[in-house]
Amino acid sequence: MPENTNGNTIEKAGGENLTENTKKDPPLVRIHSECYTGETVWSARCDCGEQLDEAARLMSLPGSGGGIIIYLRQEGRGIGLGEKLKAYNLQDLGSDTVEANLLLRHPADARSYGLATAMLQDLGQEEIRLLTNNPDKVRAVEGPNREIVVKERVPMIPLAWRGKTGGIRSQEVGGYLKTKLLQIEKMGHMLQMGDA
Ligand SMILES: Nc1nc2c(ncn2[C@@H]2O[C@H](COP(=O)(O)OP(=O)(O)OP(=O)(O)O)[C@@H](O)[C@H]2O)c(=O)[nH]1
Repeated sequence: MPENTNGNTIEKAGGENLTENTKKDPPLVRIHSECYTGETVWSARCDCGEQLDEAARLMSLPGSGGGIIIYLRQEGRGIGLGEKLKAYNLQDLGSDTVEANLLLRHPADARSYGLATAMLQDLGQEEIRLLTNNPDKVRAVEGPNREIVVKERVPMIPLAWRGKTGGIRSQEVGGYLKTKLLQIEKMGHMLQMGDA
């Protein structure tokens, strides 16, 4: 995987067809935030590992035209692995993911997406289809002058909600997704059960 000096990476999936496809439709893009626990051991506390795999799968489907995965080193929504583990302890005591961050004196979400905007510009992309449920990500990646235009938001629906096999199923991930689902004003996520 190509890597810049900070460890943030860009992966072009199905690259052979990407150039051809960009002439027709904007490419499918996933901007993924590092999650050591979710990606390496498929921790049952979040669906991050599933999301990364699902993005790659969608981009490799026949006829999909490929896509771009940008992997940002923003572990724990930007607070780092150590602080995320402290947040997990607070969640075990009853806080949700947002409350735990705030109790640790961190913002609910400490990430930024300027680097992703720059990477997409480097790749010559002006219009994209973004695979996400996070409206903040859509706004942020577009940049202050809409350097990148998100022509379409493609929902990222957990496999378990689609009745598919595989995917993360646990009480903890249920709570994690519920925080996104029910606390729109806290997380601003667009995840809806109706998407399933
Ligand atoms: N602080 C904190 N971060 C978490 C927790 N669980 C997962 N993460 C981090 O959350 C990030 C993924 O963010 P999400 O909010 O799940 O998803 P998103 O990227 O905002 O939105 P989507 O594009 O819809 O997936 C990764 O960096 C994970 O390490 C948690 O309980 N607390």
